[in-house]
Amino acid sequence: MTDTTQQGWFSRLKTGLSKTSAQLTRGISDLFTKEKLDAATLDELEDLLIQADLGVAAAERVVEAVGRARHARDLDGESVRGIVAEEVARILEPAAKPFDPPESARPAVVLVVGVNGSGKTTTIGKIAESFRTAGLKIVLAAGDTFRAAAVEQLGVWAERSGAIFVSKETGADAAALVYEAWHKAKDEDADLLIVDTAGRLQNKAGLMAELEKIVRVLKKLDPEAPHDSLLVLDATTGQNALGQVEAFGKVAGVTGLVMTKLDGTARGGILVAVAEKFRLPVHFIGVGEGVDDLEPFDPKAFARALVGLPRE
Ligand SMILES: Nc1nc2c(ncn2[C@@H]2O[C@H](COP(=O)(O)OP(=O)(O)OP(=O)(O)O)[C@@H](O)[C@H]2O)c(=O)[nH]1
Repeated sequence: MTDTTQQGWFSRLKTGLSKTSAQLTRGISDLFTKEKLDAATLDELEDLLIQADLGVAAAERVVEAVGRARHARDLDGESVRGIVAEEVARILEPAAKPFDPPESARPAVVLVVGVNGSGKTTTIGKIAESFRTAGLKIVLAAGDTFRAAAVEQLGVWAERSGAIFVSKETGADAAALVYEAWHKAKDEDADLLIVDTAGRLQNKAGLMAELEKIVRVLKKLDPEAPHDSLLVLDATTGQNALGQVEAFGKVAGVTGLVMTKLDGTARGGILVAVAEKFRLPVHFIGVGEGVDDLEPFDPKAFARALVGLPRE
C-alpha cells in the first residue's frame, strides 16, 4: 500500500471521528487550562470520556493515567490528549490481531453475523477481494435467504472477486444452503468458505435460532467450523454495539469483530468500550464503501484519530 492510500484512510477515519474528537478536544482544553488540576477536574474528564462512549471502565483507566502524569509535569489540553491517546491505544492493543483463517482447514469456514445494514455483505466482498489477491480460492455462501437484494449484492461481489457463489431461492432454508456451500467448497478444494447471514434484529428469536442451526450444521460437517465467526458492527450505532456483541456471541461464538462506517458520523469511542469489555480481536475497520476501504485495525492510529491528533 502506498503512503497516499495510507494517508487516505487515516484522513477518512479522522473525519469520521471528528464529531467525537472535536467534543473531546474542546472539553479537554476547557478543563486543563485551569491553574489547579484537582480531583473535580479528573471527574469531569471521566464524564467527558463516558459521553464519548468509552464506557466507565476504560474512562477510569484513562483518567488514572492522566492523574499519574499530572504529578510529573504541567498539563495542557494538548498533552492531556496525548496521554488519553496513549492509554486508549494501550487498552486497544490486545485487540489488534490479524485476520488469519487456518490454512490447514479445507475449507476454513468464516461465518459473518451482524444486524441488518451493519455492513456484512460489503465486508465479505472486501475480504474476498483481498484473499483472492493473495491467491486463495474462495466460496461465498448467500446465507441471507430472506432478502433477495442481499443475495444479489453478494453475487456482484463474488463476480468481482472471482469467487464461487452459492445461493438459493428467497425464503430457502439458510442452514441447507450452508450445507450445500460447504460441500461445494470441499469439491472445489477451496481455501475459504465465507458465509453471509441474515441480520434482522438480535431480539428476534427466529434469527438467533437460524444462526444456531447454521452453526450446528457446520459443526457436523467439520467439528472445528466455523473457524472464525466475525461480528460486523456499525460504528454509528454507539452503545447498541455492546448488546449486539453479547447477543451474537451467545449463538455464534463470535471470535472477532469488524467495525464499519468509521468514515461516517461515527461514534468511535464505542470501539474502546467493546474492546475493554469483551477482549475480542478487532480484525478490520471499514472507512468507506469501496473495495480498498477495509483496513487492518491499528490501535495507535485509531486512538490518535479519536482525540483529533495527527498520526505519529
Ligand atoms: N460509509 C461507509 N459505508 C459502508 C461501510 N461498510 C458498508 N457500508 C454501506 O452500508 C450499507 C449496508 O451495507 P451492507 O453490506 O449491505 O450491510 P449488511 O449488513 O449486509 O446488510 P443487510 O444485507 O441489510 O443485512 C451499504 O450501503 C454499504 O455500502 C463503511 O465502512 N463505510
